[in-house]
Amino acid sequence: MTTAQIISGKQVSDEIRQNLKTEVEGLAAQGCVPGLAVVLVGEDPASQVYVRNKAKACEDLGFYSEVHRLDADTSQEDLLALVHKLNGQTDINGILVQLPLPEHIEEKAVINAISPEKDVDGFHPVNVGNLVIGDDSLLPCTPAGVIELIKHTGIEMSGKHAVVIGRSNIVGKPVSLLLQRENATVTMCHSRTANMKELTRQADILVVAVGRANFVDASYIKPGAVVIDVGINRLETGKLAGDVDFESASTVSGPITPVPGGVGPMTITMLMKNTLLAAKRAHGLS
Ligand SMILES: Nc1nc(=O)c2c([nH]1)NC[C@@H]1CN(c3ccc(C(=O)N[C@@H](CCC(=O)O)C(=O)O)cc3)C=[N+]21
Repeated sequence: MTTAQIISGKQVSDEIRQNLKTEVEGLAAQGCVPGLAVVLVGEDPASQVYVRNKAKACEDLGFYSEVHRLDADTSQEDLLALVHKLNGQTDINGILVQLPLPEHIEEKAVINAISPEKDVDGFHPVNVGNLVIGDDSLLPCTPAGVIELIKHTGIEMSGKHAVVIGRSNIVGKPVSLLLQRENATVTMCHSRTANMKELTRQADILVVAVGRANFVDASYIKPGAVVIDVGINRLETGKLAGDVDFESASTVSGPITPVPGGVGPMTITMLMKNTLLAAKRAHGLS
């Protein structure tokens, strides 16, 4: 039986977006309208859904947005030319090139081409470096969303043991750094970790980003721990599943995120927040 508190990313997201919208209305009066460009190469169906959600969020918040849909066989040269054009556009404050890209395009070359000031994904080496150092930077959206959700529980991170499963550049590594910035003691686990359950059972806060459906069950979890599920896995049945077996985990956990309706909506909200911040900086308002 589930007795755990469910952390609604949808609800937290709606609250934050309401605040962003109010801020955007104020900025528009000063001639500042945040602009986001989303670039999608090819026709991955999941990517199509995300891109549509991003465009809709822009519309709801009063942002200017451009969606560039390019053929799957677009050359790297043409994609880079588009990025350079967007870098030079004053009506665009944020550029997001949807990943993964087709195999003939080198992701690194594309990320490096985006102006760090417009890198609202927080993937450019300049932003990653500033994150590591602890300087101001555009934060990667999913990790920033994870921190917001933990804050929303009201549970203090300082002094707690946070365990992260996964060490990717887009989630595991940056979320570990952000947890550390919140003064948590952080352990990173990954596929080669020998005594994973021993470690996760000590976690006051468990963040799971492994990309394997229902990987974490109740046996990994310390009673009452906060559990944040970053996974989005499409099952053969067509249903979405997280990396956490919610049914099982929520019998022992404390506050826990669902999938869908957990981290996913927060990722898009943090993208909007970054774009607004980039727009304010471009207008000398921050
Ligand atoms: N450059 C880049 N930046 C990204 O941030 C990026 C990317 N590439 N490539 C793909 C991943 C994935 N991603 C998601 C965003 C929102 C939901 C989301 O809103 N999910 C909803 C459900 C969506 C559904 O029903 O499929 C939810 O969890 O409730 C999910 C996944 C951003 N990504």
